[in-house]
Amino acid sequence: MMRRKIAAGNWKMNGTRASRAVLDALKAAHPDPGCEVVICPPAPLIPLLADGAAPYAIGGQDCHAQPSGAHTGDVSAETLADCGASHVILGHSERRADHGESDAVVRAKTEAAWRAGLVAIVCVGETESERDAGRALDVIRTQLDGSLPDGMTAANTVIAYEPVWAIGTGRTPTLPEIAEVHAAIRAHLTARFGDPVANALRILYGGSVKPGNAAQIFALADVDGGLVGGASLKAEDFGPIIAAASA
Ligand SMILES: O=C[C@H](O)COP(=O)(O)O
Repeated sequence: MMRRKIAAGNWKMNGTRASRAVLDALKAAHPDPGCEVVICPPAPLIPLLADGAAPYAIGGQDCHAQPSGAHTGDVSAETLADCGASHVILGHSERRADHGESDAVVRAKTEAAWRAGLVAIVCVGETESERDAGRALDVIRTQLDGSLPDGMTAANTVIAYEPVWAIGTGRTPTLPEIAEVHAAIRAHLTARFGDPVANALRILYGGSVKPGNAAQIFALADVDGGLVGGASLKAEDFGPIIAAASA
């Protein structure tokens, strides 16, 4: 199965209107990338980035489960879509930790993303203590079971495996460790959603992806690109990662 890779950049709480220059520089260097590129800026910047972004896609970093209502400070999937987003990151470990998001909350948000026509990028991953205890795969399977609604397809959802201890630390699992988790995720989802869905589903790796390690990580059999934090903030770092995903 040939799956088109994705280079997704999660800007987290970084960037200003001047950051449009990052997108423009990437597009100038890689106008027709051989992968999907998704840039996820802070929500207020979405309209600015979405204008003329194609073939690059723009995504949110979170959404509320409800389409509208009295939820001060939250943003609905419908509003993200209206502002030009086509994707939304859900269940990032920083949301799970900082905002107490449970698997059930992530599941409701995933339904909301689909309702608004957005592709959900659903994040899972173990903490360091969970890995040390030999529980990484159990934790990830539980997150997948709880976070993914019935009706998932390879078109409406992308999975991102992000070991919490690798995020922003410069540390990554070994290549065999990454391969093991990605294969386990695909096998687990095959059991619930069937072969055609699981085989076509893109599973991204995230956690200290850099220009120097992207190519070898993306070459692993079940790795279909990356969800990149720090290295997505500069065109000179994210450009080579786009190139690695395009190879
Ligand atoms: O969503 C992206 C990840 O949390 C990875 O962040 P990082 O590339 O800065 O380690």
